[in-house]
Amino acid sequence: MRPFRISVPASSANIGPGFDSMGLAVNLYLTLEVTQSEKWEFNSPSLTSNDNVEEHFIYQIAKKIAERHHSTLPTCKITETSDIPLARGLGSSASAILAGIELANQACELHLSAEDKLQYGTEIEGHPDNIAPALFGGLIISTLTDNEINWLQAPALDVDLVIYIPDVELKTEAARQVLPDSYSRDHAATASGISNLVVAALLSSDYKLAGKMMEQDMFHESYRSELIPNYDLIRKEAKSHGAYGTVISGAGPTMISFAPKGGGQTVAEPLQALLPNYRVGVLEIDMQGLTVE
Ligand SMILES: Nc1ncnc2c1ncn2[C@@H]1O[C@H](COP(=O)(O)OP(=O)(O)OP(=O)(O)O)[C@@H](O)[C@H]1O
Ligand SMILES: N[C@@H](CCO)C(=O)O
Repeated sequence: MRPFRISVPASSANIGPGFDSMGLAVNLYLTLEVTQSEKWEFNSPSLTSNDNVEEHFIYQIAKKIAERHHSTLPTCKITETSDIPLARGLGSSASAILAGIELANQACELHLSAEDKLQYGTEIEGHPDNIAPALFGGLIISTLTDNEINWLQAPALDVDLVIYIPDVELKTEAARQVLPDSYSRDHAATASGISNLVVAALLSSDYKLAGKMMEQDMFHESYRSELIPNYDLIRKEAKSHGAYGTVISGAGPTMISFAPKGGGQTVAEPLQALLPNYRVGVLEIDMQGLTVE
């Protein structure tokens, strides 16, 4: 086996009303450096020296995918590095799942297609909104119907992204528990109208309208806002410094603003001063998705 390096970007799902169906790849990365070795070695920020490799989430995914293809992982030495914070709404689980799928793909020479990886990743994650952009890059609108995933990569967006990462975690599972099980027809019709308009506005480069409608989501934001520290403050202050719109990133607690191209720092600097315990920064959209070298 030749040594290889897997790189997977982080992602921000939902973009307001695109609940479970819209997401954007961003330039924070999980990487795995892999070489064949006499025995298993997994150097990872999430494993201590006493932990067994078999407990590692990425190893478990890779093993499952290899077994699904009647194959066995060769013993490897893996070094993981990541600047994607865990359980903060930046798709860490989707990036780790894809890294595991690609690890099995490369190490066992499974020759998986991109659609196979999307299908497997979505089965594990439950929805394609982080998996699809982390795999393909850019802004992806995707939907899972009858076990079939249809998706579209939008043309590049001309915006800066500003993210506000608090120093607390929020597990997706907990943030899904506060959501209603169902919505009335009226509610769903208005909510999907808002979502349709966000997509149409983004595709038309009408970022002002997109930002306005992003902030009117009716699928998840209002139910989750109490779980998100400084929710109202961040939205208000970001807008006053020029952001088009600010929403919860994925299931939170990170929030993300769309800002005019070149105007990200104008939003980020005063917000960082206001929120000293946060990591506030300007990110770019990653257009490549998962890569292997
Ligand atoms: N690199 C990794 N190594 C091991 N486990 C990981 C890794 N990345 C994510 N995980 C697991 O996934 C969990 C976080 O997943 P969760 O879905 O709650 O949040 P997220 O994916 O970061 O955010 P969101 O889905 O809202 O964008 C972590 O607590 C950890 O169990
Ligand atoms: N669409 C998902 C993203 C996080 O996995 C949610 O909001 O729960």
